[in-house]
Amino acid sequence: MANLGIVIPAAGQGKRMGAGYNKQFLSLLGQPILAHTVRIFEESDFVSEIVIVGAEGDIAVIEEIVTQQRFKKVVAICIGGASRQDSVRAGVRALSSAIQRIVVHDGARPLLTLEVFHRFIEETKEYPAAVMGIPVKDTIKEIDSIGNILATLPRDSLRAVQTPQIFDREKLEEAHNRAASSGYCGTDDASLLEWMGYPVQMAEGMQGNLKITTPEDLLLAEMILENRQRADSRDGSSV
Ligand SMILES: Nc1ccn([C@@H]2O[C@H](COP(=O)(O)OP(=O)(O)OP(=O)(O)O)[C@@H](O)[C@H]2O)c(=O)n1
Ligand SMILES: C[C@](O)(CO)[C@H](O)COP(=O)(O)O
Repeated sequence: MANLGIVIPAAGQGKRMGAGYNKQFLSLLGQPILAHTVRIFEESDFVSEIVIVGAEGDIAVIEEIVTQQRFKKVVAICIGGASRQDSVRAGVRALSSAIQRIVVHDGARPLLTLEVFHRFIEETKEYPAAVMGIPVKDTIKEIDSIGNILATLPRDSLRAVQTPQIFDREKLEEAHNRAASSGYCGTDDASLLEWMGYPVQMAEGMQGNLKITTPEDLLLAEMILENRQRADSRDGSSV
């Protein structure tokens, strides 16, 4: 499968990171987090276009990163919206009409490997929509607004969902447009298709595919990358 279009939402404020600027410009082993993320797709033979979505005030910095890193597949850097959902919708519109299959991947998830990405697109190629997720490790409880526990959810049927998420373009655009006109908000793109009643397939996620959200995540990401680089130089394998 070739000709994938990638939308990378990177227009958040990074409030939980508390850096005072977009966390995706923070250094992860000497390179901006966003550069690590874009490189995964730049290096994939299945990808033909990448769109990065940034906050208005961050566009110049993102352009600089793209130029410095010599990324060739970035066809647009567009301005995002108030929510992640608005940002992804803007990014999808910036892909050329040649793109009929779209992958959405958070700018803040730089640790996905090419190997896992390729396994994901191979495993999900027959599905109009699919996400990756991992089994949850903790017991998950549902609570009410004052902290009373309402239910302990059956863990075997729960997954912590990650990106990448992959979609037929037509379905993704339809779901985003409908959600925008109805005021429906989801925390990921798949939930918009679920809301419309479309099936979404779950595929196996990756333990190390962190979303860098807090300073602790950044430390952990550095450790994982260092460990991966050590393993690569020893025997060519990755964490
Ligand atoms: N309006 C928004 C909000 C988020 N994102 C992107 O969506 C991804 C997941 O969001 P998250 O990790 O929560 O990032 P922030 O919104 O920046 O973090 P916070 O909630 O702590 O401010 C990130 O790559 C973020 O840049 C986006 O493109 N547009
Ligand atoms: C899309 C996502 O990464 C899946 O886990 C997540 O829902 C993004 O949530 P955020 O609050 O925008 O970080």
